[in-house]
Parts: sequence; structure tokens; C-alpha cells
Amino acid sequence: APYKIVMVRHGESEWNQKNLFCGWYDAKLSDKGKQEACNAGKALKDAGYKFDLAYTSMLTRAQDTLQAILKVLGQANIPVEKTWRLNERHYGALTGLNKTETAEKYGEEQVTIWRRSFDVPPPPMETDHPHYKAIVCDPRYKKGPPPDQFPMFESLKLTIDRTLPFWNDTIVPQIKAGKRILIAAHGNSLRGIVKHLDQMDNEKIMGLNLPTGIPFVYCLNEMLKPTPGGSLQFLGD
Ligand SMILES: CC(=O)Oc1ccccc1S(=O)(=O)Nc1cc2c(c(O)c1O)C(=O)c1ccccc1C2=O
Repeated sequence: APYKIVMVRHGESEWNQKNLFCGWYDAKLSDKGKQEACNAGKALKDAGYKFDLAYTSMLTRAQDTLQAILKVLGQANIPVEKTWRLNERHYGALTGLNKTETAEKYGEEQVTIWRRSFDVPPPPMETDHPHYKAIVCDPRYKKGPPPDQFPMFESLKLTIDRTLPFWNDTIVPQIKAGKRILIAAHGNSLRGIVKHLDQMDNEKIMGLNLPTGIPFVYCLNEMLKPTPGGSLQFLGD
């Protein structure tokens, strides 16, 4: 295929382990997550992959997954671009809650509605949220999003709507320039790219739960459309 691109969802985080909504909270990789990242690097190395350029989010769990992979590949010094547009979905007031607390606070019915909705957002993160300051005042966001666009909550739709401009405006030109690219990001930001590439409808993309730490490849034609059988090829399959 004229073009190939590799993507990987970050390894398990310490909050994934505890089944807490993480979103824009900067949880670290768990020991298992670090192992997953190394395994991803090994799978890519064994398959002979090399990269010219990598993209990741502003969140440590994705950045550390990327670095672990690049280290295994002996490519720790290739250019890496970090962007908030590849961040995980912002879970608003649910950030830090587990399953029981969510159901207690909002009721099972509301949880079921949220789980099934493409464009129903969770309640906003208020200024009294335990992690509000750590997230909103984090200096890493100095270069964006601008204060008036800084999310306090996101639906899956809103997440995809802020990820795709980065894909179209920044990543696509580099693919067309022939760069070998690796993206290490999050379940929902990667859903945005996958939905776009495979022209999936809302229900279908909500049914796709990308596994942590398993790289997947897209083989794209001249029009950057997936070739037959070129979609979502997981390494190790
Ligand atoms: C497997 C698991 O325990 O998931 C958790 C984790 C934390 C809270 C609630 C749950 S749950 O069991 O209700 N399942 C569960 C719950 C939810 C979601 C989801 O994908 C999911 O699997 C969402 O996407 C989601 C998105 C936006 C707002 C709320 C939810 C939500 O409440």
C-alpha cells in the first residue's frame, strides 16, 4: 500500500486498574501498563517497523507508552509532537469516580444513557472538583487549548470533533510526505481517527473498545482510504 500508519492505545494506567474515569487527569502507567508498552515495542521491532515521526497527547500515560516503544526500537530520538487534540475524552465531573460512585451519584439509568450516547456529555468539572486546578492550571496546556475552549466535559462527539482537525491538518500532510508515523494516544481520541478512516457510524464506533498496548496498522491507498483488509490490523493477530 502507498501509505501505512501505526497507532497504539497507551498501556493500562493506575486509574484504569481501579476502574476510575481518568480523562484529562494525568494518571501514570501501572506496572502492567509499562510492561504492555515494552511488549508493544517488541512486537513492532520483531515486525521490522521503523518510524520517522511520532505523535502523542499531553498526558504522561501516552507519552511514556511512546517512549518505551521508541526505546525498544532504538529510535528514542526521532521527533515527537505532543498535542492536547490527542488527549483522552474529558469525563467532566465523573473524573476520578468509580462504577459504584457514578451509579450512586447519578443513578443507573443516567449511566446507561451516557454509555449508549454519542453526543450526550457528562456533567462539567466544576471549580471545586478535587482535580480541577491540577488540570486547568497545568502549564503543559500553555500552548493550547485556549482558555475559552478548555474543556470541562466532553461527549464522544466533542472529542472526535477536536481530534480530527489535528489528523487532517497535521498528520495527513506528513503521511503524504512519505513519513513513517506512529501515534500513541487514548481509547477515545484513537476512536476519532478510526471512525474517520473507516467511515463508521456512531453506533459502530461506540462498540469499538481498543485494547491497551497492542499496536494496529492501517494500510492506506493514494486517497488515504484503507485498502481492502487494510483496516485495524493488530500486531500479533
Ligand atoms: C467496566 C467498568 O467498570 O466501567 C465503569 C467504570 C467507571 C464507572 C462506571 C463504569 S460502568 O461499569 O458503568 N461502565 C461504563 C460506564 C460509562 C461508560 C462506559 O464506557 C462504561 O463501560 C462511558 O463511556 C461513559 C461516558 C460518559 C459518561 C459516563 C459513562 C459511563 O458511566
